[in-house]
Amino acid sequence: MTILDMIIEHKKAILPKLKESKPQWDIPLKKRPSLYDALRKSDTLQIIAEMKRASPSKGIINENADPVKQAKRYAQAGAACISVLTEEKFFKGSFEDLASIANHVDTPILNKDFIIDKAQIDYALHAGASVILLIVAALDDETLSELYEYAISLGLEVLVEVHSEEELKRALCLHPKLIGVNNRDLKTFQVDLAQTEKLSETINRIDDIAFISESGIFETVDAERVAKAGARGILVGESLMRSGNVEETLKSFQIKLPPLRM
Ligand SMILES: O=C(O)c1ccccc1NCC(=O)[C@H](O)[C@H](O)COP(=O)(O)O
Repeated sequence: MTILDMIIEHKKAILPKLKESKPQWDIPLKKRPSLYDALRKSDTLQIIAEMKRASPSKGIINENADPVKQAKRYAQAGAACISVLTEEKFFKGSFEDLASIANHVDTPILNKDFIIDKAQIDYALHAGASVILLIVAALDDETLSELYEYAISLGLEVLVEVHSEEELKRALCLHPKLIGVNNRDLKTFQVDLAQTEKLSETINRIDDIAFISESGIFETVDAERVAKAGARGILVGESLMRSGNVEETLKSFQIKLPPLRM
């Protein structure tokens, strides 16, 4: 059983309780800037900066970080989007983190979670997210398409995450605007930026996609490498959560990009 299987099993187990309890926040879907537009229009690599207390691969990263202070630091340093992990058991995140960040920051907000049901999308929306994540490896084609269409119908943007050519092929059937290549192998936890390079060959052939490289970005050379492969944005958690100088770390990833064909 992979860690993804374990997380999904847990999600299925807690889903009935989630459906019963209904979201306790009602943060209206603010007219936040579009993540897609930021990625397509900017001439620098865009940073999706993540609020990440812990992870299955690294254990505790920064358990006591104040989510609002962290998100404000990210936004002030020029992050294009704040990613908030809301998974509780393995990542020590929460919808409270998401809602409090949404109340204090005006950037696009990505709800990073393991979504398998529409009820979780309702929670994301009520807690203030403007972007949700759908992980192709966690969903069959029918559910993937259903959840994608549901989120779009609510006015949310959707980041579709892939780990392999086969998943990319399935993702492209949705005609998504945002594709994320996750560099982390979910079985071994190894991160390999070659994953971004490999899948970029297919992604770069599609004109109107915005492509994000996710996980394992620690140094300027990492950002340069994925930018060279065509990524317009990077999703960064651990290195920012451990940084003693968030502004400096974030700025070290802001690589100049070639303009896109529009
Ligand atoms: O981070 C993990 O250990 C992990 C394990 C299993 C599934 C997902 C996992 N992480 C979620 C993410 O995608 C990352 O939080 C995100 O890309 C940032 O990665 P990093 O910069 O390496 O913290």
